[in-house]
Amino acid sequence: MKATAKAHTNIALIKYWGKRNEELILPTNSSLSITLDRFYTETTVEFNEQLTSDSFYLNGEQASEKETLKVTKFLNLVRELSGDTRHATVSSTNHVPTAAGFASSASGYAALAAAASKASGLQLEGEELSKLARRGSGSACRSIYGGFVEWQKGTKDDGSDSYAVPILEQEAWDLSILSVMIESKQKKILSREGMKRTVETSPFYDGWLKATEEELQIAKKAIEKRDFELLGETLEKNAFKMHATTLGADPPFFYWQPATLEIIDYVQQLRSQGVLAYVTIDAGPNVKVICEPKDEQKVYQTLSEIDSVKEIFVCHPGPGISYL
Ligand SMILES: O=C(O)C[C@@](O)(CF)CCOP(=O)(O)OP(=O)(O)O
Repeated sequence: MKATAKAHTNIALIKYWGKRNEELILPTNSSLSITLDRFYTETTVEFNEQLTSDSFYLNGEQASEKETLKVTKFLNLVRELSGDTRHATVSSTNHVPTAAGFASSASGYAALAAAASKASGLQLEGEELSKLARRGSGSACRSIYGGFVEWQKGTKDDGSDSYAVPILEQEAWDLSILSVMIESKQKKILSREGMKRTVETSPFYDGWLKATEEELQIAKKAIEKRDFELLGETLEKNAFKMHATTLGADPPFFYWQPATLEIIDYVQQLRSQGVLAYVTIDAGPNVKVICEPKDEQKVYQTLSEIDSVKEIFVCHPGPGISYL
């Protein structure tokens, strides 16, 4: 059986930052994201009894052994669930500037989960599909849905209640998310390693957990009321607190570069001029600036003036999983 699925990337407004279970990828806190329209992954999975092992092609090239192993580990979960023991050929095309280190793991694993589930005859959807995607990468569980999405952390040890739920579909509230890419040569500490070290060693981590639960509730209220100023203030505070935890880790680390701070400064200047723009930052130096569509042009132009800004991708809320 063969199936192709398309999944879009998502940007966390309330961050997932820490696991309570590494193997099952269970988070310490709930998170909230917005799925983007512009960046997505298309993945085809074909199970075939002639194959003696899985093969994985990424953007038309045979992937490395390391990447292929990750896909096999994930397909083993699908084989366990479906009872289908056949190997598969997987081919993924990322319409995400991965070179820029955009978290294509979210759209990648969401598309893989959907295509593999369909090709193996499991036909998972909703919570069950979200839980399968979560086993590939935590943030992937949110890309099953479009628009605003909450990943409920759950409390059960087996993860049966840790999955994403849709909060508001993409057509209901249009926002502009400007993904600002800067030059970056710094060796990236992957989010998986970064959050592990933080959970294990940062004295600021408990403060994070307390604050993020509160900020999640405020963000959900803001979305319900379409209160952009409250949402913006909350998401920016949340991102800064997440990054503050890494400074307390042992050894300390941080993702920001001088250009990151420069962008933050420009955005604060915009706010002092009455333009509602806010920043969020993930496990890297790139900044996402969020504003209302009416201010998009002004924000875009302002950010374009910054020398260290390499490129700006303008995104809007996007759709959940689809099958081609
Ligand atoms: O997306 C967010 O909520 C915030 C972050 O992007 C970091 F800022 C974390 C993403 O972590 P992910 O790559 O999903 O980790 P995995 O479960 O170890 O694969």
